[in-house]
Amino acid sequence: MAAQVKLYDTTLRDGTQGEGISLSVDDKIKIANKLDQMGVHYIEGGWPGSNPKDMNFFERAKDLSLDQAVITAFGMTRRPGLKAEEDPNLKRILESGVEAAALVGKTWDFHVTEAVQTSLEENVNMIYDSVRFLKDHDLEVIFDAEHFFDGFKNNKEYALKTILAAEDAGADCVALCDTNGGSLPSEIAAILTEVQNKLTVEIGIHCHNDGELGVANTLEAVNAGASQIQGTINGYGERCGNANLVSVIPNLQLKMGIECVSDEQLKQLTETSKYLHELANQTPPNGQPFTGKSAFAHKGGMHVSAVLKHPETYEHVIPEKIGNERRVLVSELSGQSNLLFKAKELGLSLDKSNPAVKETIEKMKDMEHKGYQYEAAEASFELLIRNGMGENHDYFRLDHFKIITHKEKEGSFTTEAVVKMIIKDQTVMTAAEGNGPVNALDHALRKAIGEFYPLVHEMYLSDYKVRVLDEAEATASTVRVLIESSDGKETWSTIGVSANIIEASWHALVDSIRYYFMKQRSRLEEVELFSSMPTEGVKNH
Ligand SMILES: CC(=O)SCCNC(=O)CCNC(=O)[C@H](O)C(C)(C)COP(=O)(O)OP(=O)(O)OC[C@H]1O[C@@H](n2cnc3c(N)ncnc32)[C@H](O)[C@@H]1OP(=O)(O)O
Ligand SMILES: CC(=O)C(=O)O
Repeated sequence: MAAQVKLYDTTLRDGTQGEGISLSVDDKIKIANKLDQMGVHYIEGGWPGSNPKDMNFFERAKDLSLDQAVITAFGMTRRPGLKAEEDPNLKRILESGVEAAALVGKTWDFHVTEAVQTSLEENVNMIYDSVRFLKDHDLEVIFDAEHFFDGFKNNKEYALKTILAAEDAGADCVALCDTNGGSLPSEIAAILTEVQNKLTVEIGIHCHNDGELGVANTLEAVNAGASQIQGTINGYGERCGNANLVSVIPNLQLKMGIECVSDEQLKQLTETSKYLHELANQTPPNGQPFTGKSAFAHKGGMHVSAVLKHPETYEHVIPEKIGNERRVLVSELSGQSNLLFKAKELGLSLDKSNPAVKETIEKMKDMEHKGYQYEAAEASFELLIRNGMGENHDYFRLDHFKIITHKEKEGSFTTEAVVKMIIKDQTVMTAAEGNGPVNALDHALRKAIGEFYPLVHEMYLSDYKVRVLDEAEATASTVRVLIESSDGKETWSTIGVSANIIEASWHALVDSIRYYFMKQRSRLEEVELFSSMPTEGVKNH
């Protein structure tokens, strides 16, 4: 097993070969800085011979002041029949001003004759000449042995000849690539072990993820002696992506005892992963190992009960070590432990002996049976616990509402809502128009409440989602409405369920306002002391 490894990140090159991933030069510069802070040793910035954007990146990268990372340019061996010094791709690498370059070359005889359509001998010369050319210009050279594992399986003698040519030409590292990502860990280990006996230079590994084995194959290669680890953040890359460094790094460090970044840098892993998802405009998968939102989210009651006693009962590593956090979800699969954890998180003093615990769990399970999903609506759940504990957050009550939608022939829709509420023992009636029934209802409700509690105007709806729960019922089906609200500083989620989409929305809206008022209750109390009460009777607006 390699005692020490170097991390070689190719997010900015192979990562951008992933479908849907495109990074601006500004993004690439930001990411390079982030990778350096994370402790990556090499940052492959792109392919200077490919496009002006990558060339521009290398121009701007000259002004980066990185702690340790070496900016590396990518390219391929010279074209058949050309001299290395005449090859435009190789010339671009020199022009990029980098100190290190990765050169990809063919090692699978099938690719030489069928893809590049040249002779086996010329390909070996292409490798030798290209590596030599860059070495003569004092660059550190990594030879990316493309399709090495497939080549080795097809024609071992030839595959070895190609990497020996790279070594003879002075390559500093030969990175064996599982380009098609189809190898098994056992094959990687066996082939790498054999290659180790033939090469004296450093061996690297570059695995793709087509068999979902990118990470496993990389770790197996390290076990067999590879010390330069190529991969990408979040596993972005061609087809199914590359070995995900976000998983490789903690596995190396926390499981295999190979320190590749400092403990402090390891703690930046979750943030780095999210940062990359953000810049690459990707939705972070909740289930992403190590750094995903759900990586340490416990749902089953049995799990939560044990985790509260000893987290390692259901956690393979300590989440804080990689900057992630433990979460407990509440759902119909919860036991009392989930509720107690949540209560503690919310600063509520509740223990198992309190009958509210059992009652709230039963109520919650009953509601989930009706279609509620509290793990996605933590604000509604907090109100449920607090109500269970006897707190009263009924700042307002509904008497009734009416909604009228009007459409004339080809004209546009208009919608009006009328709401009658009881607030502080007063009856108030308001009407409002809106862009659809839920919007009109929201406006009318706020108008009524705002008269008594102006702070309702500080909050707004930031997201609204509807999910049909029983599609078979078609238009009569039950729907679940999830609302996200915000006051510009915090966001919170609430839920409503009904066969009527307006009623479901109403419940979610009301919970959202109640939750905000509950959070702002000290301010509400202050206002109550100093404000004059509205007059008796029904107020119309
Ligand atoms: C395994 C990997 O991921 S390697 C990285 C792959 N990444 C990319 O391809 C992204 C960047 N690529 C590009 O911008 C372009 O493909 C370029 C600029 C490199 C080449 O563009 P073009 O000259 O138009 O060629 P095109 O892309 O159509 O085909 C690739 C050519 O490179 C040749 N080639 C492929 N590998 C090698 C190699 N290792 N050494 C020399 N030539 C090679 C092919 O035979 C083909 O030549 P041909 O046109 O004579 O058949
Ligand atoms: C070099 C490279 O990206 C590969 O062989 O997959």
